[in-house]
Amino acid sequence: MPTRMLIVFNPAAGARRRRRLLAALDLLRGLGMRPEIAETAHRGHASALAREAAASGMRIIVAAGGDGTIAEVAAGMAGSDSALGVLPLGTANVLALELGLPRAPERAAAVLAMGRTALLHPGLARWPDGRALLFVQMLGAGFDAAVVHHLPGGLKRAIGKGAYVLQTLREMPRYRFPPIRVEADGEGLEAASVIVTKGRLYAGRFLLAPGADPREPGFHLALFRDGGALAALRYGAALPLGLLPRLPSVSLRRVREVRLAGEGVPVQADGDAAGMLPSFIGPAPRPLRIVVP
Ligand SMILES: Nc1ncnc2c1ncn2[C@@H]1O[C@H](COP(=O)(O)OP(=O)(O)OP(=O)(O)O)[C@@H](O)[C@H]1O
Repeated sequence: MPTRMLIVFNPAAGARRRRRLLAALDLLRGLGMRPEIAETAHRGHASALAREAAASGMRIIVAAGGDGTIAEVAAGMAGSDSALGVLPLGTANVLALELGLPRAPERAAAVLAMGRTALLHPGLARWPDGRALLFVQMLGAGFDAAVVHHLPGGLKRAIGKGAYVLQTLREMPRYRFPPIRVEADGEGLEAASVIVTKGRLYAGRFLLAPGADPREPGFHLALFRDGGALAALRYGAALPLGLLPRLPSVSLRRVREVRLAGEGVPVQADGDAAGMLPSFIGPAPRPLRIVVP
């Protein structure tokens, strides 16, 4: 009997991705799979769709979108025996790059049909009001989160990754860089901006944390010591050159859990706005299986 698979498609991820989705569907059928499709109608919907599918025993639940969609699907299927698949149709698709998951529909379909899996160890951010949010790639507090919070959705759909560059330039003169108090595995630190990452890469193919791997438990914590527009410009210029981890004002360490606090500091998780500090970041209760090449 052909393997059933639910594809949770976020039509708001990336731009003009429906054609790639349809191509992948045809290819999956050709490979003997039985893909069903469910389209998200709003933020958070992917979690509900994945939860339902996992409860009905769906073998593979595929996130067709970007990192935000993957995180929502992963949150919905948490604790189940379903495996997470990915059709990278988002803007940055950092987790897909991290794991070598192909973007081309024929190769992505072949990977899903093979069904080889690895363990993925997501992170979980918690807020004092009881809110919790699972993330698969990274969480940022400070400047990069301010960029994400103020990014016009229309701009991202129109010009993709360039929208982040434009919004970064807009944000530089106006973000106030309030200090962030960091408690990393119990050690007290301070920074102007923070990224807690599962993976090596950031904002696409750019190197942030050599040695990090989302298939391993724990996080890499990147602390950006300097605030202000000039420092943000320096960090922004070093990123595409692969030099960010080597800057003297950037420190990197492995951590198991992180507590972040600060007045008026925004948070982003997997590239989507995720409220404000304070927040506590630790491992999700269970790893999940993700389909990999
Ligand atoms: N129907 C919808 N309309 C508007 N937003 C949606 C809809 N369905 C899902 N979303 C939201 O779209 C947001 C962006 O999705 P996602 O992160 O997958 O794409 P992306 O930002 O283009 O990719 P990446 O994160 O890889 O850059 C998520 O926060 C998700 O909750």
